[in-house]
Amino acid sequence: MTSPDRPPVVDVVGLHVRFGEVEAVAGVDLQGHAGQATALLGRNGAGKSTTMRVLAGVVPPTAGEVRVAGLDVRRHTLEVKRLVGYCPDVGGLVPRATPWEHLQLSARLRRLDDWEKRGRDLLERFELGDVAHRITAGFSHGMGRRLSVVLASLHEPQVLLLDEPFDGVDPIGVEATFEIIADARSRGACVLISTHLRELAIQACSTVLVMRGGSRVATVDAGDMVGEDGARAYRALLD
Ligand SMILES: Nc1ncnc2c1ncn2[C@@H]1O[C@H](COP(=O)(O)OP(=O)(O)OP(=O)(O)O)[C@@H](O)[C@H]1O
Repeated sequence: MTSPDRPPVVDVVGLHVRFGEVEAVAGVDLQGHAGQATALLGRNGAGKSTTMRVLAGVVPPTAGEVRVAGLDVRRHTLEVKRLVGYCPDVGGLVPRATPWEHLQLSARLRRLDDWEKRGRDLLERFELGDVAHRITAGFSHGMGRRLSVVLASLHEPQVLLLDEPFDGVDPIGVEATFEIIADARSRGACVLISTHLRELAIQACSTVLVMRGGSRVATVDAGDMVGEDGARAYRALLD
């Protein structure tokens, strides 16, 4: 359901992000369309998470134009935060709150009615139903990742941003995440996934954007990254 004729849902032109002396993102262009999933790949420190944080309205761009669903992230930061579904690479969970309380908070922030059935279904899909009322402080890393994906997708966002969603997640959680991505694409959402797991990225995505040193070094079809040839092609882009 990719619609290249329509304006991109995510439109990033010349993005720079600087933290003091560090230029985390150094001129990235990126377009994401409705129904399309794009993987961000690259070595540690390449700028993937920073790019995702800008799209989520969490980190302001230092320079460049960033539009999410037509909204300028600088001017409409709060609207962008409400609109996107964002699974951060780390953090984001309140240790003393239960999964159900996290869902309640997310629903309240977005003024959702009628979210409870979907919330329960999502927890069941990610096998978190039994711990729905247990505080997250004692959760394993993978349980926290799965809950973060549930929270990102509760409101069926137009833009779904998943940063390392598969990290430490078991096969059932990976399958559930694939389903979330497929559902999002079929209802016309734009999905971006940052990961180190190339094989999973190419199963879930149609396009791969490879970053190095804060810049985009290539945008390729996911099919070109498959198998040993794909691994070699990817490896060649990293140095
Ligand atoms: N808040 C911050 N303050 C200072 N430097 C930062 C901050 N956030 C990111 N950086 C730096 O920006 C660069 C890009 O980091 P980023 O987390 O975006 O990379 P990444 O590609 O997601 O890496 P990884 O794969 O390890 O998660 C790194 O050099 C990092 O140290």
